Amino acid sequence: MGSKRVALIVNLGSPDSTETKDVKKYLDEFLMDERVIDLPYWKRALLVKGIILNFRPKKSAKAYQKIWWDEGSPLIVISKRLQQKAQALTDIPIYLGMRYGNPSINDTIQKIKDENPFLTEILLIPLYPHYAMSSYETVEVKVREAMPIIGHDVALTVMPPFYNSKAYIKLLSDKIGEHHPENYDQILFSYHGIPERHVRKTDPSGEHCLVEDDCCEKEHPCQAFCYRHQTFKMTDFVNANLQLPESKVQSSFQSRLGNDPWLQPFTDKRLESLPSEGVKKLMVVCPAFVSDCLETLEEIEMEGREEFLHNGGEEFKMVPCLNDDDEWAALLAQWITDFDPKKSLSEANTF
Ligand SMILES: C=CC1=C(C)c2cc3[nH]c(cc4nc(cc5[nH]c(cc1n2)c(C)c5CCC(=O)O)C(CCC(=O)O)=C4C)c(C)c3C=C
Ligand SMILES: [Fe+2]
Ligand SMILES: [Fe+2]
Repeated sequence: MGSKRVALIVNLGSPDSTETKDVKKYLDEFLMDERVIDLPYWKRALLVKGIILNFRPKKSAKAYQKIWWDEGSPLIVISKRLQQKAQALTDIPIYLGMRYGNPSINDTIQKIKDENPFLTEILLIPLYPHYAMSSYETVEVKVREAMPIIGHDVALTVMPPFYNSKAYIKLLSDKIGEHHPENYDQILFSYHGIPERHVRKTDPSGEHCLVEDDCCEKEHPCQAFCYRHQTFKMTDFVNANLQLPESKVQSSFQSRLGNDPWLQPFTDKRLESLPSEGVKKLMVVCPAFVSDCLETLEEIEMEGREEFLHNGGEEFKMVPCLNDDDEWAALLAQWITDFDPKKSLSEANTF
C-alpha cells in the first residue's frame, strides 16, 4: 500500500569494500563530482583519472582497512542503525541513500517509487549540519536529478542545514559535556575543510564571503550558504551551552586535498603546535560529521592523536560523533513527523 509521505536521509557514502579497486571506483565517482572538484570536465578528468586515481586509491584503501568493521564501513553501518532507530519512532517511512557508492540515490528513489504508489511528498534530509557545495548542495542536486524516476508529481522539500537547530546543538553539547571538557586545556572543534573558492562561489552576493577577515561575524543573507560562518557559529552555540571560557575553545579545518587555498587554520598544524603553546590535555570534537567515518576514526583518532602526542601533548580525547545516539534518532524522527511542507523548516527551533 505504501505511504503518501516519506523521508529520505542521505549521507556521503563509502567504498563497497577496502579493496583498492572498490576504493578507486568510489573516489572516481566522488572526485568527478563537479561540486567537489569544480574544474571544467576535461581538466577535472585529467586531474582525477590521469593523476589522483593512479596513487590515491591504494593509500586510501590502507586507511579504510584500519577503521573498517566486520559489518562494513562505519559510516554506512552507523547511518543504517540511525535510520532503523528513527524508523521505530515514526510511522513515516524513512529511506537511506548515499551520495556516492551504495545504496545509491537513484536506487533509493526507485525503491521509494516501487513501495509507495500513492506518494505525494518526499522530505529530504542531507545528513550534514552545514551548507557546502561539496556536501549539502550536491546531495540536493543529485536527488532533484533523480526525481523523474518517480515519474509523476511528487513534491520535494529539503530540510535546511541544522547547524543552528537548538535541539541539535543541545544534543551535541550534552554529548561533549559527558566527557568533561572542563578537565582539558583546550577543546578543538575540527571541521572538514573546503577550498576557499567554494565559500566565495556559494555567496550569492559575490561580495561578502572572504572579502574581509571578519566577514563571518557580520550579519549577511549569504550566511545561509556560508560554510565558514556556519561552522564558527556552531562552535559558539555549543560553547555557550557548555559555558566554557572562550579562550578554551577553537575551530580548525581538516582533510584538505590539493594545493588550492583551503579554509584555515588547518587541524594538523594546530595539533602540531598546540603542545608548544601549553596545551597538554586536548579534547577534539568533529561536528561537521553526524557519524564517525574515515575522517574522524583514522585522520583524527589515529593520525591526529599521534601528531599531538609526538609533539609534546600528554592527553588526547576525541569525542565520538552523535552516530546512532538514542536522542539523536528521536530528534530525527521528530523532524520527520513534524514535517509540514507549508512551513519553512528553519522557522522553528533555531537560534
Ligand atoms: C562533512 C562534509 C564534507 C565536506 C564538506 C567534504 C568536502 C570534501 N571532501 C573532499 C575529499 C575527500 N573526502 C573524503 C572523505 C570524506 N569526506 C566526508 C565529508 C565531507 N567532505 C566524509 C564523511 C568522508 C568519509 C567517508 C567515509 O567513507 O568514511 C575522501 C575519501 C577518503 C580519502 O581518500 O581521503 C576524499 C578524497 C574534497 C575534495 C572536498 C571539498 C572540495
Ligand atoms: Fe571529504
Ligand atoms: Fe562568510
